[in-house]
Amino acid sequence: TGSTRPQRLLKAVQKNASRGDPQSVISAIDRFCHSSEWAMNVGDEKGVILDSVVCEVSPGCALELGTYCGYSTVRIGRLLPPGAKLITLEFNPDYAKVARQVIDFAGLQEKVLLVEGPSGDLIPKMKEQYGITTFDLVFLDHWKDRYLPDTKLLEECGLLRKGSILLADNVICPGTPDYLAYVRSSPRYESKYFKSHLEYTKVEDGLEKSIFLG
Ligand SMILES: Cc1ncccc1-c1cc(O)c2nc[nH]c(=O)c2c1
Ligand SMILES: [Mg+2]
Repeated sequence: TGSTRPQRLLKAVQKNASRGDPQSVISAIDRFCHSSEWAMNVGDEKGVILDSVVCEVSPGCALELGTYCGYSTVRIGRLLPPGAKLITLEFNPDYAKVARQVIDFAGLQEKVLLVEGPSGDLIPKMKEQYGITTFDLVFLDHWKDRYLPDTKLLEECGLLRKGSILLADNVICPGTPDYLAYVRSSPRYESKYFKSHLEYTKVEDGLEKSIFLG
């Protein structure tokens, strides 16, 4: 039986990147996706916007919803301040298996905790199981129909504080209309759209950055 796309992406990292060098892992994945096979990583164009938000927030504690192969996990992890932690949730065990190896190859395993399972079940366990008080930054990049329910869950579980930042991928393509309407109309959020393109394509997409006002 053949390999999967995540497995081929991992092989490209192992072949073309340098162990312990997160930037080389990012570049190897982008090269693979530009010249070999498209894959649903946030990519280099939206990735630069993600980087700027991570640097601005400089989160002590961050959450990523949707790990996939770990590309954005590495982008975020490489920019975390010393002692900061990133928890990343992935539902698909095959993706998680590849992502663990990508994260380890980048040398970020001390900063990143990958948890397998459905975000809707794991979010309510964050405080008791992982000792989280609140998240300074949440990157939403899992499944468009889970953005809104998981945001409401984060609110209800007291996992957001005044000033917590939500950054959401794919708000145009594939699109998350209910989530956008919510964060743009709710008095509890100040929201801003960063226009960009679907990873590795010319199709419009963008990131929505929303500040929780408490
Ligand atoms: C897969 C796909 N096909 C065509 C257009 C967009 C996508 C696409 C792109 C992404 O960045 C995604 N991120 C997280 N989760 C997704 O499901 C997802 C899907
Ligand atoms: Mg995405």
